[in-house]
Amino acid sequence: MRVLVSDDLAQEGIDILKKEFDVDVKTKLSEEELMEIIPNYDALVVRSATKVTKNIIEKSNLKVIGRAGVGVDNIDVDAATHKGILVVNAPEGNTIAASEHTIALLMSVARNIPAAVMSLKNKKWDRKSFVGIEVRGKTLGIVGLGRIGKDVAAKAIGLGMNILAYDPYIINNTLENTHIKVTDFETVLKNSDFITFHVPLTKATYHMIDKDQISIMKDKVILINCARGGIINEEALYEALVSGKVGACALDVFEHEPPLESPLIDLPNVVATPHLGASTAEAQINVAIEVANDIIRALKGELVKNAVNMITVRPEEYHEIKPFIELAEKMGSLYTQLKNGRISEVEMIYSGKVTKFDVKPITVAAIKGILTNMLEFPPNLVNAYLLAKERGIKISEKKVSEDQDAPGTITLQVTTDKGKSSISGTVFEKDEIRITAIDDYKIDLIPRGYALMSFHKDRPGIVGQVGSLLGNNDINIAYMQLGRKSFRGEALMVLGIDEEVPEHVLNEIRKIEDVSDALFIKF
Ligand SMILES: NC(=O)C1=CN([C@@H]2O[C@H](COP(=O)(O)OP(=O)(O)OC[C@H]3O[C@@H](n4cnc5c(N)ncnc54)[C@H](O)[C@@H]3O)[C@@H](O)[C@H]2O)C=CC1
Ligand SMILES: O=C(O)CCC(=O)C(=O)O
Repeated sequence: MRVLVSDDLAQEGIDILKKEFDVDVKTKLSEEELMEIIPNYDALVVRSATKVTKNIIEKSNLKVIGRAGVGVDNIDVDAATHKGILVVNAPEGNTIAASEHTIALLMSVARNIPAAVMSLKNKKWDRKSFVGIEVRGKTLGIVGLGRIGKDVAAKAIGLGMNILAYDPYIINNTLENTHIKVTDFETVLKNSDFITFHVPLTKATYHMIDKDQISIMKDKVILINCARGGIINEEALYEALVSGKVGACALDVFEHEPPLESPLIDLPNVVATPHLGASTAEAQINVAIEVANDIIRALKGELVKNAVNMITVRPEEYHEIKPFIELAEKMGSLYTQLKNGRISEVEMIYSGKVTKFDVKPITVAAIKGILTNMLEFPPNLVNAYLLAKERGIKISEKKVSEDQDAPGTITLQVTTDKGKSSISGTVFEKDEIRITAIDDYKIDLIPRGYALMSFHKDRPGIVGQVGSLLGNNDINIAYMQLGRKSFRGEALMVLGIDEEVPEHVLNEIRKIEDVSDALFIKF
């Protein structure tokens, strides 16, 4: 397999990749150059310089894109998901580097360090122009209280600052650090002397700081952005810095990088660094190793640690949940081999010991199984959910009887324009998977290899006739299962078989009196 590294990646990561795959390092490629070579690679590794656009993704045969860092805003994740390409990042390796850089910027602005250094280097001994402010006792507003935001808070508390934070996705009482006051956005903006941003760049955070937000901030507030350009509207910021409403600001990131034409960097009250938040020797080694290991896992089909666009399984649950994932996919595949009709709804019903897990990956596996027989290009666990939603299929799941001593059971219930039907399955001891019911028929089917299913009226002779037909065509029967709704009523016969059943044999079976249908199933 071939891996392309298209940004500067620490050698430690490249060495790990080279042990397993052919690795090319080609940096500073234009979109056109990348589009030309990308079809030759199975994996692409980037930092923030390469923009992985929809055009590049559509041209590629990639299985995985790895981001050696946190932010994936330089990757068109939607396009990757659509194409079933897994995106992984390395979210932990540069937390400390980014939070230390934030504190360095905060202190630089508070004490005018960059300007004072420049002044002395220009052979001036000017002490009056660079009188700073102390941070102790001041309020630091933190927008985004994730890994970096929390670490910045801990460091700022060490400096004697008071912390106000805004993050709509965290629950206050889950914070270990009781010195952090989590509040609403407006309260943070109105009451902070310094405000620092640690949110990802998303539709919701793009220009979350604009004229209106700046207008409610304290006069001479100091802003720090070590997260992403685009979070603060640079035009509004420029005006506020010129008017003095914003006293000063420190920027590590810009909406367009490099920002060499930006008027912001020429302002005396702006400290700016060229996206150095993650640029420490330690962080670069950490993220390179973190992403390389996930690329290897992804290309070997193993469980990855840091999936951005796929529901993942907790490593400690992986071995227990794996047979349910396999069973669900087989149930989904069996459904579309047995039934037809326009699917409007899929409901997954879980009971017994499977209910202790987050069952989302199992639901996605069932959807993948269903779609596999419906689409030209087989879906995978990355894009199955999205493809189903795009087809207007409503997906839901529920947990019933949560008795952990009962075997884990899954029921797949599908609603189509022709009605409702269901398939149930169970995982027994030693991870044995079984299909236990199809609609009202109770069966005990091992979903592996091939099966022949025939629907007929329960009467003597049919089993023998089907068996003879298969025998005459040299098709060996491994086992047989019979399910019937009532004595001499509708019945289902399931035959485990060792060879494929050709269409002409199926047609002959269908012609047997009282047989309503016969289907060849591949698991
Ligand atoms: N300057 C640099 O070199 C670096 C920049 N970064 C940037 O820092 C960002 C944060 O990194 P981490 O803390 O590791 O990520 P994280 O995912 O641990 O934390 C992000 C936090 O932002 C919160 N959030 C999301 N939307 C929000 C909104 N609309 N309002 C308020 N909070 C919101 C989330 O709930 C989460 O707690 C990254 O997305 C990346 O863009 C990260 C590393 C280095
Ligand atoms: O790769 C870099 O140096 C930038 C890191 C970064 O911005 C991130 O991890 O989000």
